[in-house]
Amino acid sequence: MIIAIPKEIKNNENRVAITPAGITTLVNGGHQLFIEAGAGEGSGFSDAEYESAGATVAATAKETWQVAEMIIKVKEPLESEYEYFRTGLILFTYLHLAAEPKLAKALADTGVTAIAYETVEVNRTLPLLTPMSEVAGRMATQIGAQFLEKPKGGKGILLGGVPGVKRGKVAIIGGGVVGTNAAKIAVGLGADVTMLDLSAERLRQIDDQFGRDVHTIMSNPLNIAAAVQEADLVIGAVLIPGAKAPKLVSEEMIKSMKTGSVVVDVAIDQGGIIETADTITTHDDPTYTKHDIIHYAVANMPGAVPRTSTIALTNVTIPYAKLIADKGPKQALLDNPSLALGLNVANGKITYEAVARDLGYTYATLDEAFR
Ligand SMILES: NC(=O)C1=CN([C@@H]2O[C@H](COP(=O)(O)OP(=O)(O)OC[C@H]3O[C@@H](n4cnc5c(N)ncnc54)[C@H](O)[C@@H]3O)[C@@H](O)[C@H]2O)C=CC1
Ligand SMILES: CC(=O)C(=O)O
Ligand SMILES: [Mg+2]
Repeated sequence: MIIAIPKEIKNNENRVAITPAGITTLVNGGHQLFIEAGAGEGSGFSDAEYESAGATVAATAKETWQVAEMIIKVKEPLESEYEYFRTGLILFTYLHLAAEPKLAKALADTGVTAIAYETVEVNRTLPLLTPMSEVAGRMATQIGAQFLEKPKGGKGILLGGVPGVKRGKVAIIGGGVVGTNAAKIAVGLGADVTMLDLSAERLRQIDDQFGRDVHTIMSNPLNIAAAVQEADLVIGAVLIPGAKAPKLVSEEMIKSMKTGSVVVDVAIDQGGIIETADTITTHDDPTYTKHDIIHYAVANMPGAVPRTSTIALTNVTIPYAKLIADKGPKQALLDNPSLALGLNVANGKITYEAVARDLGYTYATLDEAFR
């Protein structure tokens, strides 16, 4: 199969969808690889390294998209890339379609076969989301701590406190991969950490993992309101796979927080769980202030630590890319139910149930889409 990797064009998106090692893996599998000139620069991989690994460097985005049977990317295509969509093109990337209705329509209208990293599922885990959630979770606490500093607009507290002065309070809503990783860093900084989740089983695991370092609280509107009101830093880390994120933190709850507190809505890529986090921000201008609370809502947080993130992401994506390339998309999906859950759009139909429901499409099964 002819596989091509474009340069990412989202604001400060310095990740790339393949490493030179990934090129070698796919070339050894008998595939032909193209990569756009400069695509790996932000992650510290030169065109020359890709060429020695077996790739051909394509001069422009247009050439890259046009030569490909399969495009492997990191972030969802932006509007300037929609012109490259065409029937039968395979697109393997993060899509977050429940929060991207225009993109969903463009993919369906043009007949692209779109497989989303974030809905590939193995034993109720999301292996192609996990490494980026690890990165974003760890970053969320670091970023929150930074914006609590006075020169950054925050209330001027140190999360860990010092002897004789209270520690700062961190409320993490959602105890999955992002939440757990945010907690690790927050506990490491010495903060007073509360984690809320809807799953009693998950709260039990958090309790086993962190012991008395993390207060575990059942997620419900009253408990969320109480935790948010007290918190210096709130981290949004809830996910219902594929679906638009539920608005769990209301504007009233945000108003109840003390001036100069910070919210980091990591779930913003699925639409966000904080009612007042209604604008997606960029690494260039990552925050805005509403009701005297600093809001951070960057949808590609790992893009700021691209060296770590590119390697972590491609470690898990390339084996699936190889499967698709080796067998062709239809057979690869039929043979592998985990990968099949990644299929979001095919032959003009929406093939992921939560996406179809949230965007008002009729859901089509894999069989119906490929009939
Ligand atoms: N902004 C960014 O750059 C990035 C964003 N993300 C996003 O972060 C979000 C979280 O991802 P993961 O931690 O990997 O998901 P996960 O599936 O590991 O964890 C989600 C957790 O939310 C819990 N949950 C569901 N409903 C809840 C409710 N009403 N109250 C409290 N908890 C609830 C679940 O029980 C689960 O433990 C996703 O939207 C993901 O796409 C991930 C990486 C980067
Ligand atoms: C998961 C996601 O949205 C990201 O890594 O950018
Ligand atoms: Mg997005």
